[in-house]
Amino acid sequence: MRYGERTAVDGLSFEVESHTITAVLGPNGAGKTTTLETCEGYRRAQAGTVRVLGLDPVRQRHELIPRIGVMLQSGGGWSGARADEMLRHFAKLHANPLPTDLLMERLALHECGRTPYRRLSGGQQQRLGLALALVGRPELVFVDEPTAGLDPQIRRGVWELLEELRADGVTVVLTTHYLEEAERLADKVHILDQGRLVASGSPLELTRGGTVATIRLVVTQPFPEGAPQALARALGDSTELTVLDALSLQVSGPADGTTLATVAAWCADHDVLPESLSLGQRNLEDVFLELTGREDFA
Ligand SMILES: Nc1ncnc2c1ncn2[C@@H]1O[C@H](COP(=O)(O)OP(=O)(O)OP(=O)(O)O)[C@@H](O)[C@H]1O
Repeated sequence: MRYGERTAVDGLSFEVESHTITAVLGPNGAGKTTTLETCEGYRRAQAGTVRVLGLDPVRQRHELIPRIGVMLQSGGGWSGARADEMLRHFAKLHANPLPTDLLMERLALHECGRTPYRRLSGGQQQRLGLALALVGRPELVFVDEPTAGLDPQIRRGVWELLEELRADGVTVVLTTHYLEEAERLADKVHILDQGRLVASGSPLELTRGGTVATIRLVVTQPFPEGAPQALARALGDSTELTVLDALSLQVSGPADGTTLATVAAWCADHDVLPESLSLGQRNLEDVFLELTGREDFA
């Protein structure tokens, strides 16, 4: 997919299994929305082949539309229409819609049902967008950043809803910048960078593979001046040191004895008394940053 001279999606190839949740991840501008919009039939792929439920999303759009749900990244509402009106209207466009009251309740929208779209908060617009995508009982739902800007409690409610949909046999394709969301929900993750696929696998497959681990050190007294910098020099370029606060730091790098020995020797040299030293496996965020570069992550 190109926009003028800019290539937004380049040779990307992946399949989504039915009844699973797939997360498409990537830094800003990686091509996630373009990919989803191409699958949804909003954009025509300039090269390659796209099939969704076996259908061409542009040429067979009329057959595909009743079978999929789409939640756009933002917008899509009529500014003067009330939330409950919009949902009821969308429900009437479908043969066998979900009960709208139930959806309003599940997405904590019942309190703002009579509020016009333009007066809904960002989080309420977000949840209404999800309700509109789900009301037609889609077989496959595309959700672009479903929990962006939602508070933690409501985010968990949305996670539970997406898990229930999967249990009911719905296929979910989502994009997110919350890596713990992908780690918790997704059966399969595809990581894009600059329009290309850089990794695919289950969260477990992606986090298990590498040799990178994280050492967290908590100390009893604030670090002596210059001590963290001295540790960073001693560890060298293959590790990354982050000072978390006055009493704790984190080292990401090769999970080997040399790294641990360097940290221990540094403690002895600088009279640093550890309160705890823990070694953890990397999580999806570590993998994502390794693959796409820390400075790009937003
Ligand atoms: N309508 C457009 N016209 C021109 N360029 C566009 C258009 N839409 C997207 N792009 C460009 O294509 C690239 C991919 O954008 P896309 O929105 O697909 O990325 P994304 O991964 O969804 O980003 P984000 O995480 O910020 O939502 C970016 O460089 C973007 O600037």
